[in-house]
Amino acid sequence: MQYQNSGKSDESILVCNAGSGSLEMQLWEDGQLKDSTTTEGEQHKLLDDFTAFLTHSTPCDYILHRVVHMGDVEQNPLRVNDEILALIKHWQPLAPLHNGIALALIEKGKARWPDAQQFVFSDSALYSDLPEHARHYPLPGKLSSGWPIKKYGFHGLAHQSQWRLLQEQKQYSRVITIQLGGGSSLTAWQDGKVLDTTMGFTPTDGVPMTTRSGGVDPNIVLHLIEREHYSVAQLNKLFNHEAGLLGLSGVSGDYRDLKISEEPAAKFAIAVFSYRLTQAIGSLMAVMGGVDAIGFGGGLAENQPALREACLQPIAGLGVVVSSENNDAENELCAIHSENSSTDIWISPNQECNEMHSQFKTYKEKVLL
Ligand SMILES: Nc1ncnc2c1ncn2[C@@H]1O[C@H](COP(=O)(O)OP(=O)(O)O)[C@@H](O)[C@H]1O
Ligand SMILES: CC(=O)OP(=O)(O)O
Ligand SMILES: [Mg+2]
Repeated sequence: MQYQNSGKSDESILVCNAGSGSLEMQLWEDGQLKDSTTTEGEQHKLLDDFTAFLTHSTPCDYILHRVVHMGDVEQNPLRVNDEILALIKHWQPLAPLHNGIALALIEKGKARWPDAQQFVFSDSALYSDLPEHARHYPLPGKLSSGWPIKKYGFHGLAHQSQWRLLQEQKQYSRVITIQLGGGSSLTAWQDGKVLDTTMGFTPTDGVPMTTRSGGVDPNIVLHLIEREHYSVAQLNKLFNHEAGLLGLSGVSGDYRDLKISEEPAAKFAIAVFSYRLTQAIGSLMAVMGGVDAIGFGGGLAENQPALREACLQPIAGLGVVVSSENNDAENELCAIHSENSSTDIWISPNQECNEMHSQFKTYKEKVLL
């Protein structure tokens, strides 16, 4: 992978989206997308790929980063300064798979291109006005003053980009956007406002993921501490790195491996994942009293038709009917519902980098110019 800016330009922007298992980079020059690439792997590999990019590219004017956890942020973007760096570090323990790599990218960017202006986009800003009844856990208040315990929600840029794509097709009122990649989450939208989302205080809550558990009974944690003598580090490893598809299958957290595995536990892991997705879709439908459109985005949701079909099949009786024929499409924006479905169903590819670029353009016109 090698990039080269095409020499002099009035304005060049590098957009970086570090996920738990992938790094997406886009290079924009004078409003045109010049280059786009995604690499997958462990975080040290993603960092090496970023360093290779910086080494081979001429300096950009702006670098934009997605940051998963910064607590309460209402507006994107935020200009990187010492206070913002401290905020990302402060929330790092609650996004152990994400904030560290975002900090490393910011530091590498600054070291290589000291004159570039860097900005961050909170993955939670979309959820800053969640309804209060959806935001709060049934717990007493003021349990952790430095890190208020409530639902922050994540994948905001991914869900926002999917929602925009769907709106461009038709003005839907009740929408569920589904993001399935390294992390997985679902968001309910009514008339452009988010009503609820499955991730919570951290990106480990909600549905199961590649290596994250999703929501579990809190007494499991107490039990593991009391009777099995787990330490904090062991619990972190268990719930963030060893659970989800990996924990259930004992084979891999990567859906592609599970699909071709002969192990019964691999099929079981897929069945549990699909079941939990159905449950989550059903609960968000209940929140809105139905759903007019469902969108599937993210590397996993966009590329695995059988999973899309499996998680929707149990709710066909609620009017959500997939067309097996249309559903075979991969990776592109397209409708996959059948003629008799009362809900439209789409593959709505996640475009987090485009979302950041477009929000930055608006910000720049309003604030920087
Ligand atoms: N063909 C595929 N089948 C299943 N999963 C895939 C496929 N391609 C990519 N993925 C998964 O999707 C992820 C990339 O999608 P993305 O939505 O960017 O998620 P993330 O940012 O969490 O890595 C990869 O890390 C991998 O886990
Ligand atoms: C928030 C989150 O889980 O992000 P990703 O899917 O990119 O790991
Ligand atoms: Mg990603």
